[in-house]
Amino acid sequence: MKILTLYYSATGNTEKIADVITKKLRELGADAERKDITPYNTRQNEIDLSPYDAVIFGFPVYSWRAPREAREWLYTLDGRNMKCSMFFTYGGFIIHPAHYSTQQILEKQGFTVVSSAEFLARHTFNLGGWKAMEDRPNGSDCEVAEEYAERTYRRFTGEDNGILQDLEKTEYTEEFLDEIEKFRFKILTQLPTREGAECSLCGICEESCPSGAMDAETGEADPEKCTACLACVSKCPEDALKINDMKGSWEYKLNIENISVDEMNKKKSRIYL
Ligand SMILES: Cc1cc2nc3c(=O)[nH]c(=O)nc-3n(C[C@H](O)[C@H](O)[C@H](O)COP(=O)(O)O)c2cc1C
Repeated sequence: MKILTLYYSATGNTEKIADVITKKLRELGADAERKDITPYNTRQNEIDLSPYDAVIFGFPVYSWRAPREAREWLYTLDGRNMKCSMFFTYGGFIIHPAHYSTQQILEKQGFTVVSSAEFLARHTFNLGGWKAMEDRPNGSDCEVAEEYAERTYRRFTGEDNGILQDLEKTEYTEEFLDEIEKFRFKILTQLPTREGAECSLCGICEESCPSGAMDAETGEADPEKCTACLACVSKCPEDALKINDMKGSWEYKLNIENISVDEMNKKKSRIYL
């Protein structure tokens, strides 16, 4: 059975889980491949899914959903009744709308979604001073990823005939979630900057930018396109790009999400079948 894992990962967490899943699928006897669809250019040409029997999609959660560019790209795919699964990495806050909203898109595109999973992972904004899920994904998260790969594989092969059922339906509309996305960007993050830093103009920031926002020459991101995924900040080999200091918004974020650090740390990665 040929399985393709397509993943989007600006700072490496989702990629780490995609690696564990791919390795496990191969151990189970699948012909498993993975493809990184994070850089802007990888999503400009249509991806031919016809050689594959099933697909797994892996995304980080951005403002309660899959990243905007990833959602837009999903709408370009033709599912042809193919079986698929999805998984998410997230920094410990609200997650359930991500599963629900992505399932809706995948079904609309003609996929049959057989399972889903969520994995705790270091929050991207720790790069700006937050303290969410610093050491995740850890060994137990990776064990859940292996179990997810195994159970999903059984659904792909038909040994288990089930499809995804135990998802919580979100009460949030897509319009409301669009507002959350804009709100987050206005209050928490500014644009990455390399002001005052040495830079050899290697171009990695521009190549790795998922939204085509970054200009390596000027070191500036287009405010209309930048989603503050921080791929440029985390991939810069010279540590020349920085995000604004976000330490001040950490307590504020815990307050608006009505959660304590202890409660966050107790969360576990989980599988939905
Ligand atoms: C713009 C943005 C928005 C985010 N929104 C959320 C969120 O709503 N809830 C959450 O728990 N984590 C959120 N995160 C954290 C990421 O989901 C988490 O760090 C993820 O593992 C990053 O994956 P990656 O390393 O593969 O890019 C957000 C990160 C970014 C950059």
